[in-house]
Amino acid sequence: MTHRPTRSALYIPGSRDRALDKARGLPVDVILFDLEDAVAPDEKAAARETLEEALAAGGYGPRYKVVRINGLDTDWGAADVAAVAEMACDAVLLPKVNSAADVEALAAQLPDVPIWAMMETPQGILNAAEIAAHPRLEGFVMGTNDLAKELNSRTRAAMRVSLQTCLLAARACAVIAIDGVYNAFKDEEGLRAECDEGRDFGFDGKSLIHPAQVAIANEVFGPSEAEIDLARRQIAAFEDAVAGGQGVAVVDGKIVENLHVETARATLAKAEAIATLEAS
Ligand SMILES: CC(C)(COP(=O)(O)OP(=O)(O)OC[C@H]1O[C@@H](n2cnc3c(N)ncnc32)[C@H](O)[C@@H]1OP(=O)(O)O)[C@@H](O)C(=O)NCCC(=O)NCCSC(=O)C[C@H](O)C(=O)O
Ligand SMILES: [Mg+2]
Repeated sequence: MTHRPTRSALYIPGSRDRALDKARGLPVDVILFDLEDAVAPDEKAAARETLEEALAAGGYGPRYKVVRINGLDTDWGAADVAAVAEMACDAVLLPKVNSAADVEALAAQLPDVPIWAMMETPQGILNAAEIAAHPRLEGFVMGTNDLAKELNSRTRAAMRVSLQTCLLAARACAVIAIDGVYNAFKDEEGLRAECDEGRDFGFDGKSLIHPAQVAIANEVFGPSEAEIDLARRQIAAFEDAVAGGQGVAVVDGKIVENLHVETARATLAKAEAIATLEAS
């Protein structure tokens, strides 16, 4: 399945007019409009209205517009759901999802909007497969801050099992998988290293907290020129091999079989989708 590009997913506090406006000009693939943790309790109602107005005003172009609501068990969840039903958004992001029943509870209240799940609780990680399999589920976003708190873990390495469990579940169900945030938003080197690791794991993109992080995520999660060139050469070599009655080609000293060609075609499709997005 080919989704729209999701290399960079920037959280924007729903309460911050200036940030909501700035996002209209940022080269980000996904905007995570936040009504949850980035908004103080006293500002929740005002943030909902501010966000409604910003989305109604538009100007976000082809960016994937996802609204993170407060949990359904909070004082603000019901009003958020009612508001999202009227908002011009592409998906709703439910925090602290523990089970497929949590997704179903939201699905029952919001019939037509695709649902994304924050994966950030131990119970949620253990139930990742059933959550990903919910028919309305379209994306996972890792909540590594909440997860670190819940696990009492001090390093990202300690969260590897959780990250990869969610990735397995996402891949089994063709669900988008976005890695967690990198909190030290002025540390470019650290961000790049964490993006590289997330890309190596197989994530589709990185969730971000500051505009300065967008370019690095877009670069790391988009196919490089070298990857595009290799993909083209693999496809051409394999087609030649097939025409010559062979099932295997060799490129740069490595075998190329049908499955590698599928990956190569996916790389080119992704590069094309990114080029289309960036041209619009
Ligand atoms: C981290 C920040 C508080 C820093 O804000 P600030 O000090 O204002 O940064 P700058 O002065 O460098 O800002 C420069 C300009 O960029 C705009 N800006 C800043 N952040 C954003 C943003 N996220 N989106 C759009 N625009 C942004 C500023 O308005 C400045 O613009 P201008 O004035 O026109 O020059 C701040 O970046 C911030 O609040 N970030 C978001 C924090 C957030 O969303 N947190 C919640 C999500 S993380 C999470 O919950 C993950 C998960 O649940 C888990 O458990 O892990
Ligand atoms: Mg969280």
